[in-house]
Amino acid sequence: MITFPSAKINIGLNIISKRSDGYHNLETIFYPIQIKDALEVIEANEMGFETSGIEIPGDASNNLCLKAYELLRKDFDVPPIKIHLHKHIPIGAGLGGGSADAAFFIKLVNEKFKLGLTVDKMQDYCRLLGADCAFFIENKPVFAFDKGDVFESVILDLSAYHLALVMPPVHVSTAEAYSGVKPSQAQQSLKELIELPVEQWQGKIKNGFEEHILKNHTQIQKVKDSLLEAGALFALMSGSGAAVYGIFKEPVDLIELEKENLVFSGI
Ligand SMILES: C[C@](O)(CO)[C@H](O)COP(=O)(O)OP(=O)(O)OC[C@H]1O[C@@H](n2ccc(N)nc2=O)[C@H](O)[C@@H]1O
Ligand SMILES: Nc1ncnc2c1ncn2[C@@H]1O[C@H](COP(=O)(O)OP(=O)(O)OP(=O)(O)O)[C@@H](O)[C@H]1O
Repeated sequence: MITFPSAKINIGLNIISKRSDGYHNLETIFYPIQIKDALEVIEANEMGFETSGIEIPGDASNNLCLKAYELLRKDFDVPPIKIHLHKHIPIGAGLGGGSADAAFFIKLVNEKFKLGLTVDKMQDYCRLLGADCAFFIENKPVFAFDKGDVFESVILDLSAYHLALVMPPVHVSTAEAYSGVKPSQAQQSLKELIELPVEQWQGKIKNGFEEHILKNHTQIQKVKDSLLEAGALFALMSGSGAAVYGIFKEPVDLIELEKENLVFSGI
């Protein structure tokens, strides 16, 4: 059985406060975008895990798909499987690619082996794997809060727009991003701000990581500037970076400036 884990962008990200468990309370809008990995699971005599596409840093045994498999195996009699992950979503991008793989893996195994897991139960397994992960079970636009793993539905449809996603050749780890932030209360609710026309978002909808990340990684600032110069109605770094997206009224093939780092255009 095969599935195609897709990524997210953060439309606004407010880091509200530091928690006693070391994490941060945040507020963000997660919006699904259609850049995808491919993930195949087949029943086998013994466990196997292989990858292709973009190289994944770190030890393969730490892959979130294998961590998700171990979690499910504690509670269910899941047989040995062979997993093939073809990686296409940029890593260290703030697009939640690893979390998406884990969540889509859980959905696939639930279906393939008829585990009978509800959406809530699958989200609970995801919460054990990472703050971003639970979003990908339903994979629809939400207002996320707490650690980013509690959700309220929002109505947000960007299908009339065109998105350009640019990945500068810079890696920003999530832990690095959080270690430099100054948490503060949001001045205006993201739930209200997304109701404004996209044309009015720039300067109002912000990413709390940008201040220090853009200062330390000027290439990311450059990408954001060139998206705006190319006519983006709105441009923002996604999550902890380094990917930056621009939302355009017209198709975006014309962004000559960033062509070599353009990883996706669509929505
Ligand atoms: C930056 C975002 O992508 C925004 O959507 C997410 O908050 C990151 O979520 P994630 O990659 O799933 O994060 P995790 O793997 O759970 O955590 C990685 C590290 O990020 C920090 N972290 C993460 C989420 C959060 N709400 N507060 C944090 O402080 C912690 O230091 C943690 O050890
Ligand atoms: N299936 C996977 N795909 C990518 N990275 C994985 C995977 N499993 C584990 N990892 C580890 O997670 C790290 C980065 O994960 P991810 O792609 O979620 O980062 P990100 O794009 O910055 O996402 P986020 O929005 O969560 O910050 C990698 O360095 C890698 O070691």
